[in-house]
Amino acid sequence: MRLVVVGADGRMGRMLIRAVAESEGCTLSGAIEREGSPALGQDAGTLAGLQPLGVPVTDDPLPVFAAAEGVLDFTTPAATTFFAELAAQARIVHVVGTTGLAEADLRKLAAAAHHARIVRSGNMSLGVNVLAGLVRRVAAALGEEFDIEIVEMHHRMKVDAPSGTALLLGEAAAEGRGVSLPEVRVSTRDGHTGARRPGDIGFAALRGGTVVGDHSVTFAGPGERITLSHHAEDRGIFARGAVRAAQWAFPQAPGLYGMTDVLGL
Ligand SMILES: NC(=O)C1=CN([C@@H]2O[C@H](COP(=O)(O)OP(=O)(O)OC[C@H]3O[C@@H](n4cnc5c(N)ncnc54)[C@H](OP(=O)(O)O)[C@@H]3O)[C@@H](O)[C@H]2O)C=CC1
Ligand SMILES: O=C(O)C1=N[C@H](C(=O)O)C[C@H](O)C1
Repeated sequence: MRLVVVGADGRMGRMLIRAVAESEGCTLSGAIEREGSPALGQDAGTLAGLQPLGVPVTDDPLPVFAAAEGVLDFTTPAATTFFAELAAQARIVHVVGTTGLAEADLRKLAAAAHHARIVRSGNMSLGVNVLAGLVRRVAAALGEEFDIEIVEMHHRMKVDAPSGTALLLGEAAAEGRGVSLPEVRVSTRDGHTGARRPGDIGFAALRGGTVVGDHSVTFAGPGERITLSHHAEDRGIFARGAVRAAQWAFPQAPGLYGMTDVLGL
């Protein structure tokens, strides 16, 4: 499968280039960065710490998308909605790892999915998607006397909060409880907040250092507590998940899919 990496010089972009180069049946057919990026013109392999791959980084996605079968996109919400339109026009697979998307961005992706095969997930790792299934089951089993709190920690450069993974886990908990997350979500607490409202799902975000991604979901009940956790140690888990998602989506019909579809969970 011929794959393009957009945001090629990012933390995930470089990891994705390596994952494509190491995946059987895949070749890197293009690498895109934003206009003015110092990575423009460099070889994508060299950028990712590999031998040269003969793929120069460019800021012109049109010819690159036209020659590709899929695009791996871990960039920014503005870039992702732009690339979604181009991927739909080129009728290629679009794997979206970008987090922090607003409702309006999600509507644009849903529109693009009329023509494109899009796989979007706040976390492309096997471990987190298995964890989400466990969270759903525990939330369904325990009921409202167990308060749900989700804590995440990421590196100091992360720009969105709560993380996409925390929201994915919150959605799983809400689904298990049969409620809608926006109605019970509490993402900020400061000052005299009053007592916790029964049924709320709380989020706390820590930022610092080089943490790849830590998440825990605590169910705090009367006299006992359960905590389910995931610790990402290497961004390769997300990149390999993204390549797997592209390969899975290739023979599918246009639509918007998630990692649970890809992994058959
Ligand atoms: N779903 C998942 O499994 C995971 C999701 N993520 C998410 O992926 C996203 C990226 O994370 P990360 O790699 O750490 O961030 P980085 O900031 O390191 O990488 C983003 C890259 O995209 C580039 N970029 C921005 N705008 C454009 C554009 N218009 N065209 C081409 N390239 C562009 C940036 O360039 P420049 O810096 O020069 O602006 C940068 O190189 C985040 O939303 C993060 O939360 C991360 C890990 C796993
Ligand atoms: O920005 C990151 O680094 C990560 N972002 C994703 C998220 O928002 O959950 C996935 C992972 O935790 C790393």
